[in-house]
Amino acid sequence: MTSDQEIEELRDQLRHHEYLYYVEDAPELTDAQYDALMNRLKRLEEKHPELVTADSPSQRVGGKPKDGFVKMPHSRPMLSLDNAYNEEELRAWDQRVRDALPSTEAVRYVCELKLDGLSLALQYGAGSDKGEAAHLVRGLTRGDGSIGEDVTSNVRTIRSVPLSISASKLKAAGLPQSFEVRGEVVLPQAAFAKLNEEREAAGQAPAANPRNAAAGTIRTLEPNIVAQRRLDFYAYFLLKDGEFLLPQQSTALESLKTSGFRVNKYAKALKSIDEVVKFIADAEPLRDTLGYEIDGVVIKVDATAQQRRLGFTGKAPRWAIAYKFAARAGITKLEGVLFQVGRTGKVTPVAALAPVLIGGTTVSRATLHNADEIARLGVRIGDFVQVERGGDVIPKIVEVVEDKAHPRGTEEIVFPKNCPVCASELQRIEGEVDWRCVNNSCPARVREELLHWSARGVMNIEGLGDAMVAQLLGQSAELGGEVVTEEGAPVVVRRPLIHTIGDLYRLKREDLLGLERVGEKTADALLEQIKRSKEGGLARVLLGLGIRFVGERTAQLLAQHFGSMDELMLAASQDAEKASEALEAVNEVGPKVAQAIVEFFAVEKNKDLVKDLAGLGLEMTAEKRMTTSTLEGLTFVLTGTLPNLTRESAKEKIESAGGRVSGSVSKKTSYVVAGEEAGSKLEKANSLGVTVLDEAGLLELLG
Ligand SMILES: NC(=O)c1ccc[n+]([C@@H]2O[C@H](COP(=O)([O-])OP(=O)(O)OC[C@H]3O[C@@H](n4cnc5c(N)ncnc54)[C@H](O)[C@@H]3O)[C@@H](O)[C@H]2O)c1
Ligand SMILES: [Zn+2]
Repeated sequence: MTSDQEIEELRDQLRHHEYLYYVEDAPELTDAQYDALMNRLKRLEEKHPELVTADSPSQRVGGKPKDGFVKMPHSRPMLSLDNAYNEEELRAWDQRVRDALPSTEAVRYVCELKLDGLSLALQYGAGSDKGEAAHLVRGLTRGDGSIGEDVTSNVRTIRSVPLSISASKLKAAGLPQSFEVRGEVVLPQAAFAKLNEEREAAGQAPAANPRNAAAGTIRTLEPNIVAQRRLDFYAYFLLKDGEFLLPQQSTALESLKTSGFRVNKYAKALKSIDEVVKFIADAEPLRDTLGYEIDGVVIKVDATAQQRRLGFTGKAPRWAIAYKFAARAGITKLEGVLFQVGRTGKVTPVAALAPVLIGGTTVSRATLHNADEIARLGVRIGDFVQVERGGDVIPKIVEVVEDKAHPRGTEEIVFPKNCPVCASELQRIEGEVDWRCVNNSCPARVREELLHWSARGVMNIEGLGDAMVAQLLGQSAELGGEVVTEEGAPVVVRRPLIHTIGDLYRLKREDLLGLERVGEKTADALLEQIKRSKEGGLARVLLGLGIRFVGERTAQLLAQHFGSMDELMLAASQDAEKASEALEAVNEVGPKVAQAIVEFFAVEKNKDLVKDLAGLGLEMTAEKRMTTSTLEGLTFVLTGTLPNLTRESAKEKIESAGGRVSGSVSKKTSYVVAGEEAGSKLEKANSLGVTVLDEAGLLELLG
């Protein structure tokens, strides 16, 4: 192949993977694999500068605005960053910077963690209230760097994005009323793990990493979904009319902090490249402690005047560089595959690996996700595999390695036809990738149900973790979280103390004292915790039952709507049409969730469990709340002209209180706010029995 053929081929490949990454939010390559292709292209282009074209992926930011969003130009291009992969490259960059500036000038650098999310541009300006405060007017994604997608309504749901900044704060921060903030939106690892749990429970493929999940979230067309995901925003650039507002990056960060933005606390201004090298060395071990992903350190020239003189290359500033941490990956041997059964019965293949040290942690397990993933990788037992680990995300197998030192394995991985624990036949629901054990009494499922029930954020039963649950189920405490033999079956060592969640509430002190490593103190503390959990209330019980698609927020909305388990069960056990109507009257509950609830309560065993729990004295009521102090979960439609508020400011008030404004009236609309000359929307509201408010009513609701 000639160089120009190879260059063209690399460009095609890169474009394809950029599309998957930036537009679909579903990459097929790891970043390291992508970077390797890009670096190969850059090296070839350096050798053949005559072949460089403006549309080469090396020359332009890879995104592309997605359909469905309004596209808006940026005040100044949102660029990518050049990378350094080692100290030598970093020092070479420092040299280039200093060479380009007069030798009499000192250069200060600001080091910031390279947050692994996606960048947003937030524009602030005067609001319709004619006051002096600054209001969030628009939020744009990077898009292709010149044109972004308008995701304002989604951005409004991010709690760390101030919707308005008071005049006094602006003054303290030295900010004008209109300005622009750029920063990174990230999905914290805990929120990512939860999202993937929900996706898996819903039979969807898990998101590849928090960055892609964040990108997918900020570009969904439903703000209430975004609101549930707990995205975070860290500010790092401050602009006005397309220029940096302050003379230094370090003062810009200070000013952002003062005005109420979240600024990453690790940012630091440094006097020399040696100090930068030290900063990077200190930053890398932080990775496991932050709770969000970082993939390196961004180093920026502090002085705006120097930045201006350094300027830009095609797609990146010369005054900044991203030092990329090495991918946390390693090669090891796949020794076997375990099949684990989850709470919903989903069977997950787990790779048993020859232990390997990756980024300071010994890794001996990696997820293989599902049968399709095994097929995609084409992996066999005995193969050497590339394993990657990020944050506290479960390690995953990236690819099979094959060369002289790493010969292929021979043993085919056979996905079981029967549950490895209870032997009942596995089933695959049409359109889903996962195989499931549908036996409701499967011991593996009961174990997961108990763990879910006791988990933090559910019933919060401290002391009821892996090892204790295993013991209560008659398995050895030693095996803790890995209660499986090589065949995947739990090791039963004694008669189980419990078989259902209800049995937890029947446990006696003597029972517990008979277990391994359980003294009086432990036993009493656990019993106290179990007793206390009875008071958790309806929402927690609903969440604890593990109904498909019913996460924390949906459980809360259901509890508030129905007020008691009896009411909810009554609604769910009517004939199909009435049941789904009654359930879908709850905000954010659609046909899929409604059906899952109906199905759950149609199972005798589940009804028995609820009855049992009620008999045991668990609190199963909630305060019915149709009006809340915040408007979270409520949908509004605005129509007609209000006496004082403009349409826009009414919308802003509702949204900043957590409510949602929609354009059309349906039976799910919570309130229609009507002013002078309201037309068909008001009629529709009246015919559907939707509550109609006037401006005063709205203001009262807003408190
Ligand atoms: N896996 C794939 O198929 C695939 C495809 C395309 C791109 N990628 C990955 O995407 C990246 C390249 O894309 P890129 O152009 O977004 O570059 P980049 O992510 O390497 O660097 C630029 C970005 O860094 C971010 N950033 C984080 N913290 C920052 C801070 N403190 N200050 C300034 N910026 C900060 C901003 O979002 C900015 O846009 C590479 O890591 C590449 O591996 C992967
Ligand atoms: Zn089973």
